[in-house]
Amino acid sequence: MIHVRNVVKRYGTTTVVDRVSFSVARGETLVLLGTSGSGKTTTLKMLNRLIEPDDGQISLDGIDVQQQDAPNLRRRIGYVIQDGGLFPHYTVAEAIATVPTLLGWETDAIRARTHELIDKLQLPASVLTRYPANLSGGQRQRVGVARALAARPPVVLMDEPFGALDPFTRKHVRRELFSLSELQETTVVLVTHDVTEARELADRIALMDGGRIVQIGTPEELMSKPVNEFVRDFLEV
Ligand SMILES: Nc1ncnc2c1ncn2[C@@H]1O[C@H](COP(=O)(O)OP(=O)(O)OP(=O)(O)O)[C@@H](O)[C@H]1O
Repeated sequence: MIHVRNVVKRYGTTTVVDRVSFSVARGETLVLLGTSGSGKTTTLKMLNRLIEPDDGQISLDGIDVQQQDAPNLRRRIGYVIQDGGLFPHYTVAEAIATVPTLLGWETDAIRARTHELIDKLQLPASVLTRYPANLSGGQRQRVGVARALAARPPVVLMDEPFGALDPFTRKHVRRELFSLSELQETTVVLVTHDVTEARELADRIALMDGGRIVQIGTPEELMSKPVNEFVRDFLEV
């Protein structure tokens, strides 16, 4: 599904992503885990071309992302960021409708999909006319996910999606969202610095440090066979 080969990103003389390679299978959730500044967000943003790599290849379904028109590519890749990443002047209904509208969906189909999503995400219909400022943090996050899933993209990227929530809400919202069959069937790449979150959500974890992937594998593999002290310390095993 997603293939990343020897990708490099430099700012001036500093290499912030250094020959990173990984693949993500269809329906898999890969978590990019690591300390602040390890290159997780930069790696994620190269997948949907918000950042262009200096070297290496990234392909989606066998097609090099560089050969695809960036706005079109982004319509096929859902993107969820901290606090939902919602525009303040869009109501919830408008936010969820954004990509389906760009893709030319009929109004009825958009309305049906919007109601289906708020139902699945256990949001009351009354939120549809509200603006993000009038939602709780947990609701904003659910709406952010609804917006990302609206056009049924094959891939969803998430950057610290639960980072703005208090620890209790965070655990609750992530369990609820990741139990959605729709999200389970989608290929997800998620960035976090939270080990518990990574262990709970990941099919595989790529642990990053200094712009490189130190170890990649299932949570159990990293826990039982850490390749070095850094992995052992980070995962506290
Ligand atoms: N536009 C930029 N210009 C210069 N340096 C940058 C730029 N964007 C990111 N960096 C640097 O690249 C490194 C990696 O940043 P990145 O945001 O990918 O890390 P991260 O692992 O996602 O960290 P965090 O969890 O804090 O977001 C950092 O040292 C950062 O300061």
